[in-house]
Amino acid sequence: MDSSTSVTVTQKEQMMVEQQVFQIYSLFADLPPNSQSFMLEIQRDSHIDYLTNGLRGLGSSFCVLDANRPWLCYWILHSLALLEESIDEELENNAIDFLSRCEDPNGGYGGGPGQMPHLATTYAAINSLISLGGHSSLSSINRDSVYSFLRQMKQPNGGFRMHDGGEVDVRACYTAISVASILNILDERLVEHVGDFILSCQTHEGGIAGEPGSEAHGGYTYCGIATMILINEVRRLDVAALLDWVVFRQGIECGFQGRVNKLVDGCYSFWQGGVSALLQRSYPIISGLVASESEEYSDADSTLSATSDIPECEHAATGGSSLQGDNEACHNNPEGARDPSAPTNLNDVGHNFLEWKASMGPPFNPMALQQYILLCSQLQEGGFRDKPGKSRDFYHTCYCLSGLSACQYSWSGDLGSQPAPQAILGPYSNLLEPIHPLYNIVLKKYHEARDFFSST
Ligand SMILES: CC(C)=CCC/C(C)=C/CC/C(C)=C/COP(=O)(O)OP(=O)(O)O
Ligand SMILES: [Zn+2]
Repeated sequence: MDSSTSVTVTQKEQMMVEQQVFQIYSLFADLPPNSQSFMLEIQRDSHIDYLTNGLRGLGSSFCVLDANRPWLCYWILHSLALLEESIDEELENNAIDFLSRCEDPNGGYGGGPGQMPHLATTYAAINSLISLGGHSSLSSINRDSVYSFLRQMKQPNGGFRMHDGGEVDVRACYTAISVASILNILDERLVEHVGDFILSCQTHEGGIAGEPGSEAHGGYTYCGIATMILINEVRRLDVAALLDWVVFRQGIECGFQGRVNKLVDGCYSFWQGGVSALLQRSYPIISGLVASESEEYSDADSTLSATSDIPECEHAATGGSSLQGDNEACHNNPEGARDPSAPTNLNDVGHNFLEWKASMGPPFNPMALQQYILLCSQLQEGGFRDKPGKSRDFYHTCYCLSGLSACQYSWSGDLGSQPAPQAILGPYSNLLEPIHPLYNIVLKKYHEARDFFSST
């Protein structure tokens, strides 16, 4: 759907959601402590059953004509990886075989065997195979033909087309650049003018829209900032305006909304939570609050204790004015956008990002978001949903779990370092695997893929 055709929610719709959510919270508050503990637990076994049955079910519908199956594979396999659960060999082989059959002879993956290749399903297929991990999964990816498909989708304005004759938007830029980066095939020809296109989509609100002239939206904002980081041009964005926009997207219901005057929804736990995780690591550097990506500045235990813990450094004194200056200098100037101290190999940017420490706390309330995810989105029988009254599905399961992981590690200065118990709502056994926030892949799986694709 074109986000510029957005219809603002009515006061009545907003009040209905608030009522449902607050009813859940007040019922929860009246429960005895042991029932409260149960409600705050991630129902791991139920989620695993829901997900593995879903994957098995996909097997039997692999002949059904729909264009979503690589996405279903990714949503399920990534959710299982977040829960640190593996699948049996037969299921794994079926998934690898199915995804290989989605590959087009001219490059890229379609929504099913014989379907036209598409950037979204190419991203989903590759992220699925990386989430599975292992030699047969990773070696099934033909990087030459993926590269050729990405080149076919590249547009003169710098953007990418989702598919032959399809839309040119920020999702297409992200899926193309993310895939190229993780497969170690990113080059200047793919990157050329992508930053100009993304920049033209940052709106007066501060967030990023799908296309120039549309409304800022969490999904596109995630795609936009992640792309700008991966191509080493994040300094060109107005990150102060972006931060201003995202801090107001968490509602009183505790969940995130995707855009102004719309309802909260569990899936934005990742899209907006992911934007926040990326900002925590890039905003202080761009704003001059810390000296450079490579410099050490956080405490030895690398755990932030409060939002005000922004470390002191010689640049901090200039605060906001430094931000204005730096950002204006490179906003419309690609030459000034790249950090001279950053590596010249574009394929290393996503990897080196893991060294960028979060020198500011989360620009949202992670405890409140965990509460929304666990009490309003989680179903005790397995799976997650958008909001109370909606049904569970694999998309919301994937992005609620991804958002939950982002919350749990949101106080960890070093990506993936063990969170303190106070960072976790519910029992510590709720702790999920950490993700790489630029690709939304479990960190361990990311490292395996990085080793594989930098040695082959
Ligand atoms: C990696 C990849 C392909 C990312 C896609 C990012 C993403 C989720 C984009 C959202 C698109 C959009 C405008 C939805 C609005 O739907 P809506 O009007 O039903 O929802 P709303 O009322 O919450 O805005
Ligand atoms: Zn949703």
